[in-house]
Amino acid sequence: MAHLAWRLAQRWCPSSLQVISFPVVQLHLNRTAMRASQKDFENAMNQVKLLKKDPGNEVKLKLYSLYKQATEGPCNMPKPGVFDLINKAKWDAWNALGSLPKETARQNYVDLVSSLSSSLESSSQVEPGTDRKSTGYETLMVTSEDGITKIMLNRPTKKNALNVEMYHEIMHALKAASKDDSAITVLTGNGDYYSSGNDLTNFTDIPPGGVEEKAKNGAVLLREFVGCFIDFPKPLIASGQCPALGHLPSPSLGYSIAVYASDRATFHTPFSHLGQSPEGCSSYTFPKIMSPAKATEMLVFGKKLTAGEACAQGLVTEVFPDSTFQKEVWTRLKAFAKLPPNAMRISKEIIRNREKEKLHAVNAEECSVLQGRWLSDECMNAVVNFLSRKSKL
Ligand SMILES: CCCCC/C=C/C(=O)SCCNC(=O)CCNC(=O)[C@H](O)C(C)(C)COP(=O)(O)OP(=O)(O)OC[C@H]1O[C@@H](n2cnc3c(N)ncnc32)[C@H](O)[C@@H]1OP(=O)(O)O
Repeated sequence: MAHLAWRLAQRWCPSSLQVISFPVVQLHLNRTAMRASQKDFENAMNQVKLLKKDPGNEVKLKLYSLYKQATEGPCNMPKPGVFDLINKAKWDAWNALGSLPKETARQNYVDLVSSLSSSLESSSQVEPGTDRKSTGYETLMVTSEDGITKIMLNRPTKKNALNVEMYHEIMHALKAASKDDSAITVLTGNGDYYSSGNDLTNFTDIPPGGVEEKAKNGAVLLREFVGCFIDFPKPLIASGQCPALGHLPSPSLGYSIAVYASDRATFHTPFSHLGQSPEGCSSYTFPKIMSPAKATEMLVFGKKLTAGEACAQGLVTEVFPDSTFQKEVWTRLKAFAKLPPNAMRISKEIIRNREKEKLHAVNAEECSVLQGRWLSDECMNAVVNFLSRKSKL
């Protein structure tokens, strides 16, 4: 069924499985339909082409719907099937405008583009462009100072969801950190989410080999990604001031020397909600750390834990008040970084090495099970519901 859904989506709209793109909005321009504000409307469309930053799918849908309303009037298309994700989202957006007059839609389009141009221009000034350039990463900010390499997930507008590029960049940053001069490595997130887990749009970019190839590639990527955490030789600390969702918490919690959380943080592994199954070796490490019964609540029923609960269960090392979190954590980290690095590395090795082989085997098994899950109706429906904005966690 899931295969069918993807195939149907591909057949009906070959471009629909990519992000909604500006050209879709512009190519459908019906110039004859424009009257009074034609010049403004045309200018606005040109401005859209010049935007330097992607305004997000929600805004693109709004632009699309206003454009269609302005040029064609109320929605006159048959409703696409539920699995035709992108066309369905576009139809919903257009249809939601009801009988809005063409002139009003045209004006709203012009206003939206104008507000967009100014807000994206000003926000681009505070984007961490310099950091990105100086580190060479697009999705991370990596700094090294005082014996500490800090890897910060840096897609705050997407709640630090892990797109394919971020998976690769984290692996690269971990490999570099394992060889640099630092004594310890810290993993953290920029913005109000430590991470929202796997970027669910990863599921929409289908390669020529179809959905089976996509699932296979995903399993290979995940196995390699988790493998990097298993093999990471230095002390690794996860420092989370905000909610953490999905699988990033699993590897980082399972293999970190320490997890520091603010009292605002939460920990959530909603695998079943998404039709998926545990990964990051959590099926093995969580029952050992927490107890099988508590791990079942978290991994099977998707129970969200507060930082205090996670600490009581042994998943978190220490919880700090949100207001003093950074100060307290960094005081500790700086002190740890002054300890003899080789002693720390060897101590970590002796703690972890006994488990290494087992962890790699668990990782392989979890990825293979997940490969099957990604082809299931349950997973497909969950992704469809999120992408069509019907559900959030
Ligand atoms: C290699 C494959 C590994 C597979 C194994 C991995 C498993 C997992 O990771 S399971 C966890 C997957 N994550 C989710 O299901 C989270 C989905 N996101 C949400 O439920 C919500 O976004 C939220 C609760 C995290 C935050 O809600 P809210 O504060 O209301 O913020 P928005 O929903 O408006 O989010 C802002 C912006 O970010 C986009 N976004 C957030 N999370 C994801 C995500 N996981 N994937 C893709 N996109 C995400 C969201 O769509 C918004 O985008 P725009 O509309 O373009 O602004």
